[in-house]
Amino acid sequence: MSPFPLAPDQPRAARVGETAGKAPVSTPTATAAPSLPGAPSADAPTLEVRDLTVRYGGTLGCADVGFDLLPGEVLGIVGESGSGKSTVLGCCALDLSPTSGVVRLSGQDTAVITGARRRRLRYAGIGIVRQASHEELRLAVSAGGNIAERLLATGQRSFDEIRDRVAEVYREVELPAGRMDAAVATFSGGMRQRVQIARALVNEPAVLLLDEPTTGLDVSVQARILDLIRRLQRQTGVAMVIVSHDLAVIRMLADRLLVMRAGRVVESGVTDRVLSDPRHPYTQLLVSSQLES
Ligand SMILES: Nc1ncnc2c1ncn2[C@@H]1O[C@H](COP(=O)(O)OP(=O)(O)OP(=O)(O)O)[C@@H](O)[C@H]1O
Repeated sequence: MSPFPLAPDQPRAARVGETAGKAPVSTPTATAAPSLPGAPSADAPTLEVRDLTVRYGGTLGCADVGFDLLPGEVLGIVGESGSGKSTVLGCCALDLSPTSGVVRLSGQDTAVITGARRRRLRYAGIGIVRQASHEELRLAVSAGGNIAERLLATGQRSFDEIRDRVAEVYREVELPAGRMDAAVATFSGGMRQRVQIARALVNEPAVLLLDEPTTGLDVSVQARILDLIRRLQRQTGVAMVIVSHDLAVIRMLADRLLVMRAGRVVESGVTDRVLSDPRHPYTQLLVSSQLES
């Protein structure tokens, strides 16, 4: 029995974007030996993306995207609307299957993992925070229930352990203690993002994917959520990919950066370098337009 009221349908699937890390500009190791599931070596990439191409019928989603995300790194992905950020994140989240290319999570080629193992990998290995909280949370279900759902999805059954773990992450995201059993529908936008963050981290995933996590929030709420994400990332050491159109968000969180345009990566590198000395004309335009606004 669940310690929280859960709706009868299955846990929601997630959608995400792409990565950037703090290491030097990516030096992919396409032949890196795969790690054992759940036991990657300390310096093996948490996430490896190689030659990723997605076509939606005749429309190109992304083309030839590649990067490594090392343990503890934070990769940012920026680009105009339609540049392919969400498509890349969707492949990392196992929501989308690439037309060609490879996505490896903790050394495992995600294309060959199917059925129950794939669902388990998605819930145990990947945490997701989306801009639209209703895409990840069930609003009629309590905050605690939404968080507990991911523990149940990975086979945890002990009422006491689930309750304790949910209470722990709930505290970590600084939500009011008395609201854990309240429906998420009664929560503000900022509180819903905190529930999403708690839900995403409850299984201690290898990678946290964030798709515009603060877009649409008030500036002060946005700042507090970004502080929380930064603190939790440092505290847990989770590798992270964040998609944002806001270069200030990327500058604050990302060690490395990919700049995408029309489905392709046009520039990548350490965030400070890319933003202070952009080399591609499109990056220069992006940086100068945000400086002016
Ligand atoms: N389900 C789909 N069916 C057809 N085309 C799609 C689909 N999803 C995305 N596309 C197309 O793929 C390209 C990349 O879209 P994507 O959503 O990945 O870009 P994005 O950079 O995330 O944009 P945004 O910032 O607006 O979310 C666009 O041309 C888009 O129209």
